[in-house]
Amino acid sequence: MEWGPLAWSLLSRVRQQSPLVQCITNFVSMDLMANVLLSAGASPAMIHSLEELPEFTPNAHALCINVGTLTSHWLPAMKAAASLAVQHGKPWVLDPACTELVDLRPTVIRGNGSEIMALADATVGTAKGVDSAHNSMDAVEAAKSLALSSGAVVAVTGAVDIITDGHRVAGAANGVALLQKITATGCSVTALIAAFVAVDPTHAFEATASALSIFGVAAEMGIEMAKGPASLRVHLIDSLYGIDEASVLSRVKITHMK
Ligand SMILES: Nc1ncnc2c1ncn2[C@@H]1O[C@H](COP(=O)(O)OP(=O)(O)O)[C@@H](O)[C@H]1O
Ligand SMILES: Cc1ncsc1CCOP(=O)(O)O
Ligand SMILES: [Mg+2]
Repeated sequence: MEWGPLAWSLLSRVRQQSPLVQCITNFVSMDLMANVLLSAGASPAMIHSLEELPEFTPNAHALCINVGTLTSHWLPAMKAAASLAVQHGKPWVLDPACTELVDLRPTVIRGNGSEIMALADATVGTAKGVDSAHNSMDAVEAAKSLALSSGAVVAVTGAVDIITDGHRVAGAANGVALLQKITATGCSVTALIAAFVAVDPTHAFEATASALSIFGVAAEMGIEMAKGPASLRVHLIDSLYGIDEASVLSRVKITHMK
């Protein structure tokens, strides 16, 4: 498969169609998540009130649920929105923490190595706050078994992002280590996956790999102008907004691992 042209065509569709992506996320990540979606051409809406969901969620093109700081009074809204998305045939993407939501048939689950291993019930070492104590490669088998048990495409982020549907495994090697020093980059790339899946819901594996790779390419372009995490955050958004076909074709590094 030619990943570069595929990733470019999906980004172009996001830019043309501007999918409405509903996000239910923590306060830390709302700002970066909305800005990443806008700069990619999607239309973000941070909507979590239970009253608004019946009208809003059926009209969104995708839903992104992030359980970074799980507050019990938000869980009913997360569950209701996920159920509405499934009922109305809308793809939804989960940034994990709780198995209850995995049962609600997400299209994609994205987490770091530790999160995916915990979800897959594999042996987990010491947790490190919201950051990963595990390399993404440690989580390949856990990701495959989670994909098979949940029916979702599972993505594990890290130096190499792993994407699997339980049968196929791809690795996306774009990105820069300094992304880990900006809070909410993981949450934001999850929302970008939702935008890509919104424009091609029947190819969630390809859309997920493309979104992860494009986000990494934007970071690689951004770091050429950045002095540290704060300016990388700015240049990441600018690069995602301005990225062109030649950059995508020359920089996308996705390989099939199995
Ligand atoms: N060592 C690394 N080198 C390059 N990119 C990385 C590295 N670690 C994480 N990333 C990228 O940073 C983004 C956030 O991933 P990650 O830090 O794993 O998520 P989280 O914030 O949920 O722990 C992803 O796009 C991922 O590809
Ligand atoms: C700092 C922090 N604390 C709770 S959620 C959160 C944001 C984490 O975002 P990411 O995992 O994408 O860096
Ligand atoms: Mg992080």
